[in-house]
Amino acid sequence: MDKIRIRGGNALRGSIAVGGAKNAALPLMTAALLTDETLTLTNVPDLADIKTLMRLLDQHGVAQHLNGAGSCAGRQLDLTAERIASTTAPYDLVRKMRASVLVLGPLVARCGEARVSLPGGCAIGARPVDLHIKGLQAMGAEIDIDGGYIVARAPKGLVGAEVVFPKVSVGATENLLMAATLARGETVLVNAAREPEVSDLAHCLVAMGADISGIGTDRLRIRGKDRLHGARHMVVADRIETGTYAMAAAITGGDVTLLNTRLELIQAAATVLAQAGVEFTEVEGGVRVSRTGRDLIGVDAMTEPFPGFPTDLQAQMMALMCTARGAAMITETIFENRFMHAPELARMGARITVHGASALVRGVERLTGAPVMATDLRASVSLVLAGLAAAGETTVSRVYHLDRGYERLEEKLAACGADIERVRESD
Ligand SMILES: CC(=O)N[C@H]1[C@@H](OP(=O)(O)OP(=O)(O)OC[C@H]2O[C@@H](n3ccc(=O)[nH]c3=O)[C@H](O)[C@@H]2O)O[C@H](CO)[C@@H](O)[C@@H]1O
Ligand SMILES: C=C(OP(=O)(O)O)C(=O)O
Repeated sequence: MDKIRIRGGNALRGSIAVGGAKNAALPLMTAALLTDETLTLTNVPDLADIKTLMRLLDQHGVAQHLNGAGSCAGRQLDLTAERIASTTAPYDLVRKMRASVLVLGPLVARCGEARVSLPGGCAIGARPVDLHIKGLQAMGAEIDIDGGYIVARAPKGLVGAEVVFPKVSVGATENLLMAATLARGETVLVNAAREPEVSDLAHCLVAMGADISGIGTDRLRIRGKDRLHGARHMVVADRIETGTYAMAAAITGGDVTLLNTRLELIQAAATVLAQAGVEFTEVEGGVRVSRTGRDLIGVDAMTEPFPGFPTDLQAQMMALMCTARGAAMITETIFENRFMHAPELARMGARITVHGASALVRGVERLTGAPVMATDLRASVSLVLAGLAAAGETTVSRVYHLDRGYERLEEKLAACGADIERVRESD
């Protein structure tokens, strides 16, 4: 199994190309199930999660053609679901990646039935899918849980409904948004997620012929159509990758230009980071992030649905605050178990006290390298950031978590001067 080895202390300087967003590409790929014509996605990142979803879509009968594999210029994926071969999403594939549950809405909408494995909990929380299920029931689907599967039937098709979400859910918004495009009549999603990935999906659905208004707001109105058609759509830039590399520049006292991305995608995080002493400048084609000759100051951050501070940047923020002057209170409001990185950071000399949903981080002069491992994607990358700033050598194991969401992480960081490499367990 691969590990990442880092010798910390180098300030990052240079530029990093940000890829298409994993969390946009995944729902966009499932949208291909809504039409028998070809959906072409560009700027598709080369990530383990994309491969997992390609395997799932393959068994649903979606023909897929990937161009530009191995190139860093952004890949193109053609998906054609001319005929749905199977409406079952098996446990073996769904358990590998929770986003697989996003096939549920499109399959019921197009085929009137679906049998999708319940994804189960994961390292960061229980993550139920009750809101996806209740929303589809409101749209007329009959749903049973049988043998660990969500069994949904709507033989006469889905019907439009008003769905009021009791809490903001990105996945439930996306599943119901897709389902509603082929439902009879009008659907209104109230308290819908406003994440840029949801808007990206909505724009793609409009390009496929869907009638959606309120894009970017918490109230989406969808007038169902008899059929959707093919389209071409470019996946939005990955704001979590953008924020992660911004924090890599910040933690090392570096100066890095992030290309193919936009500051507005990470506005909430950038505002907090600016208070901590990090400078952001919009430049042609991207954002320049620097912290040269300035101390890092401890600042508080609380995760919230978009446009608030993203939970997917919370672990990285905690790593950053470990070497800040003063203290920082980091509060996680989205997932109940998303501080698994705290004890690993403590192994590197961080001073962190967790009280329920908040972690108090007291800055130290310098972290020290250590062997560490994490149980999820963003926790793993927070350890990489800590390693970039630590004295001595850090090895991060369970690299498969990183490969779910970061394309060529070590190459991108090494190109900016980081001493980082991927090593085999046996090396
Ligand atoms: C592939 C993808 O896009 N993943 C992102 C997506 O996950 P995902 O779509 O799974 O996250 P949700 O927004 O649905 O979850 C938010 C909260 O709602 C709860 N909930 C959700 C659905 C439901 O039916 N019932 C329920 O109680 C969850 O347990 C969680 O506490 O949004 C999260 C929140 O921004 C991000 O951290 C993930 O990276
Ligand atoms: C939690 C994440 O992803 P997923 O929802 O696929 O687990 C993430 O991208 O940080």
